[in-house]
Amino acid sequence: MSTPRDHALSRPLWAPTPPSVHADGAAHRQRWQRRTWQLHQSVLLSHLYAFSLLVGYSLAGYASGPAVAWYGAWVAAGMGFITWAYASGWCHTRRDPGLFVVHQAVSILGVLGLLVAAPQLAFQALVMLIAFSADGFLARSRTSFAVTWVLTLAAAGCAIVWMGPQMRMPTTTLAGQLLTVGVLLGAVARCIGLVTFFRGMQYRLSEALAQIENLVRSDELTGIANRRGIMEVLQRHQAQAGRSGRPLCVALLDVDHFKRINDQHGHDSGDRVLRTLGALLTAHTRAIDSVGRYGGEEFLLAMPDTTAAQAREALERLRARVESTAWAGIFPGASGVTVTIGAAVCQPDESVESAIRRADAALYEGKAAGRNRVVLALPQAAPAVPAGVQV
Ligand SMILES: Nc1nc2c(ncn2[C@@H]2O[C@H](COP(=O)(O)OP(=O)(O)OP(=O)(O)O)[C@@H](O)[C@H]2O)c(=O)[nH]1
Repeated sequence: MSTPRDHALSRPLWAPTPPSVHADGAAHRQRWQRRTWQLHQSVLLSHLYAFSLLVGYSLAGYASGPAVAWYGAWVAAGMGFITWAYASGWCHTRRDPGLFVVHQAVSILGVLGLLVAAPQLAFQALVMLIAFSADGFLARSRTSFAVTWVLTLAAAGCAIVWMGPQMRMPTTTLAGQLLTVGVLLGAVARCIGLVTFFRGMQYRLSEALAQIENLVRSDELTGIANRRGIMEVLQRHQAQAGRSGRPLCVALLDVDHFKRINDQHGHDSGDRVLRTLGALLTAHTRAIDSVGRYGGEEFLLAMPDTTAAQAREALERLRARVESTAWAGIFPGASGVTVTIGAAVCQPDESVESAIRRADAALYEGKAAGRNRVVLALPQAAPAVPAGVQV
């Protein structure tokens, strides 16, 4: 079976971008395009800054006016095209390195052209060249990113071999010195700007990830842990109980005749019962206990450090609290809500799944016995000893 990655690799470089595999592809694309546009704006700003410094050099007599004008015209035309490509969304319909090649050509050829026209600014041009290589962050693929740096290093190497002997800083006048400091500061500001941009994105991404992790483990209706969330907590409690040797109790709580509540009072009333139970169980269990919605109208409680006798007492209290809740104030026409609870104390070396199975069996025993009660499962029977084996 071919994966999306295989498909991407087999497509020609200039093929249109395939539709996003994300559930909400449009939102993802919009976010991605907004970030690319912001990054492009910072690139535009740095080109504008570089050009204004060159105008300064020209006014101070370090570069000829026509050379600077040619550089300006080249960069303005290239950047104008790239800005159109981003603003119109055209670039987002193509794969790398399409537009990216244009982008790099504008910067690298522009700076190399400047070297020819104004060799006395070789040092400054080199700094600009290296600073512009940060445009590689606009690349959409690792290959394009790597190509940027290879091209930049090659261009910088050529510039050094070619212009090396003439490379000196124009320090004869204060204006020349200040402009050179401006070039260096511009390069530093560009690096700081990019790092800040990506740190900001990294922060937002990690925040979004935390939200997603939270969503994956919580139940939308009740706000408590969902099955995945409570099972993870239970696994952790069980590992801890295994190390400490302290008893861990697992309880399953099921609403009695919940279907009847839904049928007689509506699904919305059923939902209110579930929400109220989620809040009630959280409020009336210890801080070390964990509560989750195990499924439908069933809740799971993980009660660490709890013996069978303590579990029975605490769960009986919970059951009575549910029964005595003023349900009429929660959904109109309520005549009462009760729950049946089955519990099991996790045996040493017993898996949580096995303890849940025993709690479930106890729950169904409680249902069969008339509901609205707490039933504790008997300890797991020791494995039968095969005939002939001495113990
Ligand atoms: N309102 C609401 N109902 C749900 C939800 N999830 C499951 N249910 C309903 O819960 C009901 C469970 O019914 P049954 O499994 O027959 O259990 P019961 O009526 O509680 O009967 P006993 O457990 O034997 O007392 C079904 O009607 C489901 O549709 C939910 O999120 N909201």
